[in-house]
Amino acid sequence: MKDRLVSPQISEEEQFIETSLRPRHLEEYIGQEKIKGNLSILLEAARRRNEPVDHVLLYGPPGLGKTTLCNIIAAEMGVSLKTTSGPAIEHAGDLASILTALQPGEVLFIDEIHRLARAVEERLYSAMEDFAIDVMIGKGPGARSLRLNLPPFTVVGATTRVGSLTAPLRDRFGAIYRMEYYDHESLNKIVRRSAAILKVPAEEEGIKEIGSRARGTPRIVNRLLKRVRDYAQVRADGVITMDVAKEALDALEVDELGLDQTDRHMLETIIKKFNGGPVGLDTLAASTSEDSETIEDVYEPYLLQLGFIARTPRGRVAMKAAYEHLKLIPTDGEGGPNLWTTP
Ligand SMILES: Nc1ncnc2c1ncn2[C@@H]1O[C@H](COP(=O)(O)OP(=O)(O)OP(=O)(O)O)[C@@H](O)[C@H]1O
Repeated sequence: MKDRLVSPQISEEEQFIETSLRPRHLEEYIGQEKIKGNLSILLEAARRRNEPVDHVLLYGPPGLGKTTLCNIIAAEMGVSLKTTSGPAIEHAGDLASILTALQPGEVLFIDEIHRLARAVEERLYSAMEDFAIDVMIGKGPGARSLRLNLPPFTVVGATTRVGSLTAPLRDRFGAIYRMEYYDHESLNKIVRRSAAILKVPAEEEGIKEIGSRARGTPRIVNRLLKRVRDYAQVRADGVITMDVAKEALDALEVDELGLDQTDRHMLETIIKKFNGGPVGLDTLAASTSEDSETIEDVYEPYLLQLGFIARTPRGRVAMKAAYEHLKLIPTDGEGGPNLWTTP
């Protein structure tokens, strides 16, 4: 999983590169036009009232730019940013120390906010709503609760699973934005921008080839660019042309829709082992040796978006488009084990 192009995990080296490629201001942020439009109004209104921005929840698959957008919110408001994540705040006391250390107007970014412990989440409600937190002083029968006022601040929450958020937590966010996969035009712009920053010579056709195989995801587009750059330097004269990009991406087994071996394996498993489905998530996970959470959060959203699979109450089903892409022909057999043939 770690080496996969879709992997949400990033190495230290990659983190360094990601930081250098990260847009700093809203106008540099490519795509997500609807969110940008709404967000710029939210920011402008807060600036005019001289108040912190309302709490913002960003949701969508990994690598679409949630962290980047959060950094931009802080930068546009001219305030600093503190970053944490749901699983990192283990106890209510941890939350209290984070919140009481916040400066007025500061942005607190909580990644994976759906993984907050229940007790922590409940404390967060009053902090977000009333800018106050109750802390327990002492232990045992003498323990008492003390209400601490907090300076106004902004929580930006990010999640891949908005459905796992409790309603009270969701309701505390004034703005909820759903991140969309990027279209080819936006991805091409990101490749062009990243190639310029990394000083990689790239021809327009080569840029488009990379953009079209990045499964709508900026993090993946940047990863592909780096891999193609290596290939161009070792196997060609360093320039990313269409041929170089094609050869490099073929060598990585990333197909023209951006699917890699694991995606294809998953689709083939549904089709060949389970007659096209429905197959339950856990069974699919066991049959492909993948983790079910990873399938659900990382691989599946793109396959759903392509219309390659569908979720039904009884499990995942492969759709006609998937058969066509894999060059398998669904047959209307008599319910036998092979409901597919190769042309
Ligand atoms: N709109 C954009 N324009 C240009 N580059 C972008 C954009 N969005 C993201 N990127 C690039 O993609 C990389 C990944 O983005 P980011 O870390 O913000 O994703 P994320 O959604 O927070 O991912 P995760 O949920 O896995 O933390 C960043 O380094 C940044 O360079």
